[in-house]
Amino acid sequence: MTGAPLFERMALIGIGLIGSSIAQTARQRGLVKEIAISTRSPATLQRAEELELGDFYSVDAAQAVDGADLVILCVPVGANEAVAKWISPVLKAGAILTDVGSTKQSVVDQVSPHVPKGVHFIPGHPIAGTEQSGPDAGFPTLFDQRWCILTPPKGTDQAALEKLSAFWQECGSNVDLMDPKHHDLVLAIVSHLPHLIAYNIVGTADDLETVTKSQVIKYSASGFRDFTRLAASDPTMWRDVCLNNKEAILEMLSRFSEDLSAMQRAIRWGDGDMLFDLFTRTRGIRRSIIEAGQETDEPDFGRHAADTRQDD
Ligand SMILES: NC(=O)C1=CN([C@@H]2O[C@H](COP(=O)(O)OP(=O)(O)OC[C@H]3O[C@@H](n4cnc5c(N)ncnc54)[C@H](O)[C@@H]3O)[C@@H](O)[C@H]2O)C=CC1
Ligand SMILES: O=C(O)C(=O)Cc1ccc(O)cc1
Repeated sequence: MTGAPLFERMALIGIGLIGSSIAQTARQRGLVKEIAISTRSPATLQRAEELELGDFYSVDAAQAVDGADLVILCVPVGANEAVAKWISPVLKAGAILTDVGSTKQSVVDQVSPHVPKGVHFIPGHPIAGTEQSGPDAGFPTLFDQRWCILTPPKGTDQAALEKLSAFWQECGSNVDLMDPKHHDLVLAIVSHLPHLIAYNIVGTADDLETVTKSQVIKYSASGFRDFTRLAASDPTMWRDVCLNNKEAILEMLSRFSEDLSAMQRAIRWGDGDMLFDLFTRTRGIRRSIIEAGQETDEPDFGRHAADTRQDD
């Protein structure tokens, strides 16, 4: 970005993979003048300071938010309501309040009641991430050529929406607007269900009595390895996603179970045509994703291999 910064003071509440990536991107591209960081755990805050992610650090979210014209909640979705309550008294009139949570209707329900008049609340979700967590996991190109979905409530101030969209575009993302419920349905199938399937298949492999753990590790083919990457994702974050997108996830899980039963029946009765037709149809989806430029056909052998997980 060559012009003036879009915001004077950006406050990031939560400084894990996403908060850290936003801080690094905004700093490198000159999107904000000052970055204030708050997170619950003093050890994580100290690490953020060591990494020089911001200009101001506090475990008190209200102190970080004071005077900010852009506030981004980067905490697990189950923590949004408590944080919103905490910062509500110091949110400045005219400020933009947004989030990055993987679920959206729950954020609307839990945060909106605490947003003071004159503050522009526009929920958001960058569709970009990895299985890593903590401030060390962040990197400044995470949002390049990705989508960021914003779910502006009815009557959202157009100038605020344009400013937040410009911020995400400068972070490298394409911005789409969506209704929060629809967002939750779409993400349930393209993101939440794949993670649950991964947690389940890796759990099943771990529970087997006749195949040892060392055999699972030794002979894991790349398909199983891909599942282990997803199943290594942050437990707090994914617990919160499950609890906060319950309806859509249960709907997708029940459709998934029905389809799995049909596949089970086809295998039992030797219905090769059914299996062949299904596998042909699904191969087409992969081709469409590659044609849309969202994926390469190259195998991804652990692009983010270093485990930088950080507990707090
Ligand atoms: N990990 C991913 O790939 C993606 C995650 N998201 C969403 O972004 C949000 C953050 O995820 P990550 O950065 O991956 O998580 P993370 O686990 O790396 O970081 C979470 C941060 O929130 C802080 N935190 C937790 N509870 C808090 C509380 N009550 N008050 C203040 N700080 C608190 C933690 O100390 C940590 O700094 C989540 O809502 C997640 O759904 C969105 C897109 C991708
Ligand atoms: O690591 C992966 O493959 C992901 O799918 C990352 C991810 C996780 C959660 C989101 O809400 C968005 C992206």
